[in-house]
Amino acid sequence: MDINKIATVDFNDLMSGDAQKKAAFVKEMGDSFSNMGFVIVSNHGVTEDLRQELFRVSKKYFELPEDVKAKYEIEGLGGQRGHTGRNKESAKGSDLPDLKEFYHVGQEVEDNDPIKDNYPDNVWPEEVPELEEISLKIYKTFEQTGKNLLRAIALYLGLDEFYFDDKIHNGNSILRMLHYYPQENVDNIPDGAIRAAAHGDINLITLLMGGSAEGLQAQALSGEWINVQPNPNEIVINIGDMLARLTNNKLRSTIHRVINPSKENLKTSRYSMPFFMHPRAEMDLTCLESCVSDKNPKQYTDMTAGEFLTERLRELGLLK
Ligand SMILES: O=C(O)CCC(=O)C(=O)O
Ligand SMILES: [Fe+2]
Repeated sequence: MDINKIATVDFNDLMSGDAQKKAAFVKEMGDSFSNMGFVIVSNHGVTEDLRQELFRVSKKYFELPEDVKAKYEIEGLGGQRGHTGRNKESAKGSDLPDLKEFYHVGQEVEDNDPIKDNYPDNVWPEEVPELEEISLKIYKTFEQTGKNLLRAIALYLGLDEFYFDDKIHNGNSILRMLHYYPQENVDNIPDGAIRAAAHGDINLITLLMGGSAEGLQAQALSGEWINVQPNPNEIVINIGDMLARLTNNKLRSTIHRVINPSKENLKTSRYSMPFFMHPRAEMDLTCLESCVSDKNPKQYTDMTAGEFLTERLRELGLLK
């Protein structure tokens, strides 16, 4: 097995009902998460039509004038809903802003779960009314795909298959529509600033719907930067810091980044769509006993997902 390689797995193998195919999926996915922290998934449930629709509305939204988008940047939400403008987010430990802007869609609770009161309302742009229906459709699809992937992860960890189910029910997940905006004058870019500086994701797992251009790289155990290049009909899954904590780094939350293209291509946009799968705030992230041993002593303090998220949003400069 090449530990610097990101495996591609077929989601149909997990869902087929064939025990052997399912076991092979679990093993291949889990090993790739242990080594690279990433896996590429085909047949993930989002249709090609829906994917194209989402990119179309995302483009329509980001082409709105800056002062219109600024209406959807709402003070006090820590960037958790609606618009976050250019130069706002920098990676943990970096003081250079990323060359991006984004729009966040959060959980819409549909049952009587009182957790509803803990979540801010979504913000919808009146100029692009179709964004609501399309982004919520993708949100629900990714939530379902993510739930099934977490069942496979639970099996890989030797847990009950449904270990994560109640922890992610009405979880605090976020769909991010990302726009790496064109740089008309590359001389204006602060020295060293890139589209997305090296970072780990905060959440349990991230489901990423393809960038419209190359640029995503993940850092292998060897330190080498590996290009992450899914086909347009595949999604990229990576482990976030919450799952690394829970598993005491058995599953890797791999540092990744989006590098700048050539000077000429910097004049064009890049679009991508990560779905950050979060649990409910009360989920306990204490390292699993099965992941702690004399050889691999416990590496994290005990925290809930909510406490950890607050800490990280402060470090990112999104919460004051
Ligand atoms: O745009 C991409 O391809 C990756 C984005 C990313 O890593 C993030 O937003 O956390
Ligand atoms: Fe990321």
